[in-house]
Amino acid sequence: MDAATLPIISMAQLDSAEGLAKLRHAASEVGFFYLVDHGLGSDAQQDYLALSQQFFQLSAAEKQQVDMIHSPHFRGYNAVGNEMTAGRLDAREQFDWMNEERALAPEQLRAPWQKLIGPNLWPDGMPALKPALLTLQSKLSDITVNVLQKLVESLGVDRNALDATIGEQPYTHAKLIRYPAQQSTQQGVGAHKDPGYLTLVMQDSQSGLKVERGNDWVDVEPIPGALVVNIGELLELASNGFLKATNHKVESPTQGVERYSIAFFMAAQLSATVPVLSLPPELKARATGPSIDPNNPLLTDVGNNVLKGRLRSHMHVTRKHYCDDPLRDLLAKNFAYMPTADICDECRI
Ligand SMILES: NC(=[NH2+])NCCC[C@H](N)C(=O)O
Ligand SMILES: O=C(O)CCC(=O)C(=O)O
Ligand SMILES: [Fe+2]
Repeated sequence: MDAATLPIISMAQLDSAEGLAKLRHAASEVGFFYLVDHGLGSDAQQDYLALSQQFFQLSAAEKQQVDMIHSPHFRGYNAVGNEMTAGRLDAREQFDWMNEERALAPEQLRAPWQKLIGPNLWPDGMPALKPALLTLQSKLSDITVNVLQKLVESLGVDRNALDATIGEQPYTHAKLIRYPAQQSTQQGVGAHKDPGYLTLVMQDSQSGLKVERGNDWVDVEPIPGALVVNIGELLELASNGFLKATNHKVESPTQGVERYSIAFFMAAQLSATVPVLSLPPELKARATGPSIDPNNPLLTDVGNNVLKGRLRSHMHVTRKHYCDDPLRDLLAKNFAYMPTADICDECRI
């Protein structure tokens, strides 16, 4: 399948019934589409990708200063070898940032997911990074909230039906990502679903992103200026399975080529519980429930669904900052599928 066969949705056409029908089709049949006319121009995207390249060119010491191991909030830099997906190591380095917040004091913590709240780490060696990325985060957040509302409207539901779960500020998480060239095809990032409501991906000109359709993996070829949008687990839950969070993965580039992308994940507030939308009867009949995967339970409590992804991805951070009784209880209750014996040798979590 080539690029033209993944749907292309124009933000400018979402005021019409045809536009909304096209959006609903893309989101329910494919779960992945290109978004154009979204307001973040190609030049601006090139500038952000260039900034990302500049970050990855910092010295190892400058990147270590913001290494994620220092952050109980899963923010900062991970060198290649510090992320797992589907139980295997990914070949990518990345810089993660989320909402800029203050951490709760230890005595205020009521649940392990509250440790996700906290400040980002910013590199001293590149002062321009923080303001640029916080601006990008706010622009992408506006685009994503807009798409979410249009998507909800396209399901025949009040477009504001999920607004209360988002609150003043949605929970947002973003990554600068670099996939270095490998000798042969490797797992850049393994097959997975994204835990939030919606994801936007900005890609450079290298292919590598693939989406599962039936028994095939379809290439999400870069289209200049287009953002890739995909459905996350919280929308699968909210639509009772009418929308599917589609599995996707990235294959590493080979032969001296590298690939850069920026991924932006938007979820509801971590304290929210995702409701099931009241779909009109014709859609309700096609909503046969969210997928059931014992290796990846979908949780309506947003904090735990987001935390699930973080704990399994960056086990060195989990071991250092989460190895305690509250986590042990949570693992036993919700995350029984995790390879828990691997997390901590000392306390046998
Ligand atoms: N925040 C993300 N969406 N990360 C996607 C990568 C997959 C991640 N390593 C996982 O196991 O879930
Ligand atoms: O790098 C990409 O194109 C996609 C990355 C991705 O799927 C993720 O980080 O969740
Ligand atoms: Fe993803």
